[in-house]
Amino acid sequence: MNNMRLFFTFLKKNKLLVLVTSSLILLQSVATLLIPYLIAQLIDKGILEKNSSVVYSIGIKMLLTVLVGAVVGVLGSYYASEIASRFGKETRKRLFRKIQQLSLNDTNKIGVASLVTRTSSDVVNIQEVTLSLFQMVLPSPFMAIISILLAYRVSPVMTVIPLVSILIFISVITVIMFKSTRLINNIQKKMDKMTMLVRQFFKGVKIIRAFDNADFEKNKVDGSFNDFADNMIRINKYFAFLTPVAFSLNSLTMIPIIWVGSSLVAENSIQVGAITAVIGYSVLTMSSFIMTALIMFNIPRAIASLNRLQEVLVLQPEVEDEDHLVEKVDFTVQPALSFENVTFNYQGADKSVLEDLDFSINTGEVLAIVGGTGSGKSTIAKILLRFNNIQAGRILIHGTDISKILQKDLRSLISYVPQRAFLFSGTIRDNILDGNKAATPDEIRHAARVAQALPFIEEQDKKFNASVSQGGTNFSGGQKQRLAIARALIKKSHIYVFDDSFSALDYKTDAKLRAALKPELKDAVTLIIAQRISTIIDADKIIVLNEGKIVGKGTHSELIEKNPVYQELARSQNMLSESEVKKDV
Ligand SMILES: Nc1ncnc2c1ncn2[C@@H]1O[C@H](COP(=O)(O)OP(=O)(O)OP(=O)(O)O)[C@@H](O)[C@H]1O
Repeated sequence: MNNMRLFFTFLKKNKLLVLVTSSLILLQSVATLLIPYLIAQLIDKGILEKNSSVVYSIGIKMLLTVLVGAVVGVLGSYYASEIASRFGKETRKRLFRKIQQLSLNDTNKIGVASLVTRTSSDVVNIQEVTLSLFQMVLPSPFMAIISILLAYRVSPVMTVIPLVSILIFISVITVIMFKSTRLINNIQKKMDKMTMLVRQFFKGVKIIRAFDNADFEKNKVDGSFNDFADNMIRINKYFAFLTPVAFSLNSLTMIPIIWVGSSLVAENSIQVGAITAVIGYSVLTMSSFIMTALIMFNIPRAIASLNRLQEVLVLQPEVEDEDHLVEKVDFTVQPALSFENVTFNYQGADKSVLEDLDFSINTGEVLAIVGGTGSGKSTIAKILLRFNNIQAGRILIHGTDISKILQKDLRSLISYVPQRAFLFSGTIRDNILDGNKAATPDEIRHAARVAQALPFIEEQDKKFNASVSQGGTNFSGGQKQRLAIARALIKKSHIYVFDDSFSALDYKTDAKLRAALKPELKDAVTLIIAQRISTIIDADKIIVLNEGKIVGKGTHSELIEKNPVYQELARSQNMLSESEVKKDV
């Protein structure tokens, strides 16, 4: 029942709409139930007694009943779809807000593909069932019970016949549901796998083609399509019985009713109208059961979908704001940024990625972090932005512990250029403005100039209005990096973090960019993460990282003189002259 909480909370929140919709739909059922009763009256009191005024007045009543039934039916359906749409809208918003609070680790637990399926297809499943619940399932037991009671009033003996049919039908449904529930529960999981493989195929299409792996990958994707289709076919094989069984039972019920009914009429135990009434009520009962049975297949699927949504909504984000501890940052305090004995490991990893990091930097200084691949450089940027919580130590901005600053406020102090420059679909202007929506055209131009992006922007036909495709695939790696740098520069911050952001630039552009950045960032802290020593040669402080530990601190000349790891790095990049090598020995 816990998994239904999401749904019941929604219904409770919208109780007025739910009440109005249910009343309208039940009213429509009452109108439907009145028709067999009126037909029986018409036959017995009007036609058989040849009373035309009764025929006329019952005819009018039937017409009015049908009209009222149609009007409330349309209104009921309209409000039922309003409920379903509202559920979709509100649930998607809740999911989206929740996903935004989650760290990368949290989202990785479920997987991006699965999150996409959950926000799209799982919500649609529940919406569809919600609509059917109101339109078919809700009136069904009401119609069935009232029909049986009304039929019983007309002829208790004949009521046994539709009751037997109902029992047979319920047994068939139970067997089918029993056999297919496991398969139905698998649908969404198989859909996740399909989405994940298709996404991966399209994202990695260049690599797949370059390595001539298209057939292998295509088989994998095809396999998931086949698996999904097989599952659906097996489910449909069971459900294929349902409709023919229901319709046959419906027809078969008529035969004994007419047979038994005719004998009773012959014995004068009942009137002819009673037979039509019992037939009418049996048809109504069976049709409401058929309707319910038809959506039965969707109910376990929707419950599985509800489970999947609930799973995301109850996730406890790894990083949460501690509202009661929020502190104001005093920007006059120095150092501007310090790491005090910081240790960090990713959730689930058995080894620390960063160990006992200790360094600080003042406003106006440039701190560079170098190290081999996997040494933990990018992780430093991630924990500074609080994408993850550290396990030990403190990170301070102007003396304030970042865990005591609201995440939103913390991130407003930092301009970040990630390792993989990501652009959004739109225009060049839109992408730069993402850093600061209030920036003026002059500021946009200035940021682009400092980021060395202006020359290639000017070459575009539409200049700043040139379109950027999803992920920025119509720009080169170096161009994307420069646009991402312009986006970071236009946001006026206290700390600028460049995570390997110059790696795709040629040496000349790299040097020009660093020269242009110097005066721009003189009142801020600059953190440059790099592999290339030429990029960080002028930094005020350099930290050398090896397997998550600081193995050297100093300026370029200090490190090149005495730090073996730095020397090795410099040597591998032909940045170590013979004379310096001698000092090393
Ligand atoms: N989300 C994650 N979950 C678990 N481990 C991770 C995660 N991200 C990175 N790691 C691990 O942490 C270590 C440091 O990664 P990080 O990206 O910080 O290295 P890096 O020095 O920036 O490397 P590169 O120069 O290659 O980008 C690596 O061993 C990596 O496998």
